[in-house]
Amino acid sequence: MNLLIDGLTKTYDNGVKALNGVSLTIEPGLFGLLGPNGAGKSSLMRTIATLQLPDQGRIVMQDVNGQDIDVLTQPDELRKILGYLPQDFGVYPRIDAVTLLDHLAVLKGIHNGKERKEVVETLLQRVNLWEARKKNLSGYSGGMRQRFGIAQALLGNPKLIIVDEPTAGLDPAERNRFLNLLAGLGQEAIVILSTHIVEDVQELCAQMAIINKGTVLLSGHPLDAVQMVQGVIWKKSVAPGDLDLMHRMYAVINDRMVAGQPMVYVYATSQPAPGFVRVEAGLEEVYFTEITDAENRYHAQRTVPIPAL
Ligand SMILES: Nc1ncnc2c1ncn2[C@@H]1O[C@H](COP(=O)(O)OP(=O)(O)OP(=O)(O)O)[C@@H](O)[C@H]1O
Repeated sequence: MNLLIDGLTKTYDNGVKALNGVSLTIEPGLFGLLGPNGAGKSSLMRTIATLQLPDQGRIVMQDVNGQDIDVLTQPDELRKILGYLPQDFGVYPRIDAVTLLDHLAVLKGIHNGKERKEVVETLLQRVNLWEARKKNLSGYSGGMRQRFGIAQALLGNPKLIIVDEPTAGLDPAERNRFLNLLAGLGQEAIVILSTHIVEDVQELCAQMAIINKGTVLLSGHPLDAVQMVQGVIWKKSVAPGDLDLMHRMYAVINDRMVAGQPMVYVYATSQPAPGFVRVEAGLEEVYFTEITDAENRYHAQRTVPIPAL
């Protein structure tokens, strides 16, 4: 079983090109889709979840129970095996988790009352909401809401699970609990996790892609990606007034405040200057290298050449 995405493009009515020829092959397990705000992650998630159509391209869920599903022409077939936690899953009525999950289970087609009761109870235990099952959802914390979101996404035993920016706004303990829950899902299905939080992908996913401005910049195994930048990222703590100069002189992929002082991260095959220290690269360095490189190419393209005199 795998999900094949081929050449997806989407331009909204306002002229924004949100997807620009996206192609990916996603195997069972956890797949991390990383990208900054506005990269096109939700547009891609909504398209895979059959909520909007692309202008061009193809999505095929291959070999589900021995047959392929063409997602764009057979949306009803895909919905039978889809679990979706949208970015804005945010309506929490004054009813308890059991009642709402039971209602959603009916909508998902689980009509047998006994079976439904079992499914609802099992799911609430699985997402660790059993103790709070009779509490009004409107009183849930952010983490509890997201765990309820996963419970509803798991109704009907989906083969394809899409979770869009699920950890944004969660405190570290809740985020951990949520990520542990996601980690347990990857054995049985294709799970696509869209996020702008690099650690979410680093900690969980055996497959990933980085997307920006609707274009896939990199896809593959996170450890292979990290190998690509191992040994070529350097850092140096600089005076705040030197930051602009650093950006002009070096291939700065990122700068951030460390203990109240700017730290610059630079891509270079050898030590750029005395005082730079080599960084043990992780996925964050991969991410910033790819995004910076893409931004530079984008701006170079947009620069109007100066006409020759
Ligand atoms: N319905 C829409 N109509 C017009 N433009 C849209 C629409 N939805 C998204 N966009 C634009 O398309 C681009 C991609 O948005 P999208 O929401 O897919 O990105 P994202 O990576 O999910 O970002 P975020 O994390 O901020 O949600 C953005 O420039 C956004 O403003």
